[in-house]
Amino acid sequence: MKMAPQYNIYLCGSIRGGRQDVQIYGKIAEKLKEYGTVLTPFVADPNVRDEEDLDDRAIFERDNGLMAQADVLVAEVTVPSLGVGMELGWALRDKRIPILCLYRPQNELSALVRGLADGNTNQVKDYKEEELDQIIEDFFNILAVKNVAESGDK
Ligand SMILES: O=c1[nH]c(=O)n([C@H]2C[C@H](O)[C@@H](COP(=O)(O)O)O2)cc1CO
Repeated sequence: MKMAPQYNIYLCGSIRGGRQDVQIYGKIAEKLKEYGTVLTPFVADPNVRDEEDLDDRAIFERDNGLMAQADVLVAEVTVPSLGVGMELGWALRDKRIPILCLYRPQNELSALVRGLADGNTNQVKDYKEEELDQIIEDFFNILAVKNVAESGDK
């Protein structure tokens, strides 16, 4: 039997932007573990309010290093966060990996985030909490189909 691909997944969520959604980041992280390794588990850790044991340069370098290993990025973007915005830029322009942004509609999402959806493997999904699992499953199914298609071309 063919094994489902296992991905290195870079999960993004607000830290200094506010930790009010940390429980949801936890639910997302749990679901993502079905598809591989979450490179940034601290994002979903309710005990982490700020990584006070690391200075900002160390966090920046560590996260850049993790991004270099990432196959896919999943960002919860409901709580606005400059750091998450940076990470989206790295993934989009430097690393060029598939991106799934998850947003629970409240105010208006930034056009630069909403607009990264390309009708292909970069997606921005408005969701309610009960839809989370299905949206994540659909996203990884699309990636799996693409991987099959790409290996079929070789
Ligand atoms: O302590 C940290 N550790 C860390 O890895 N980050 C990264 C991961 C998160 O996806 C993102 C959150 O950025 P912000 O703190 O601006 O909300 O930045 C951000 C901080 C704090 O800025």
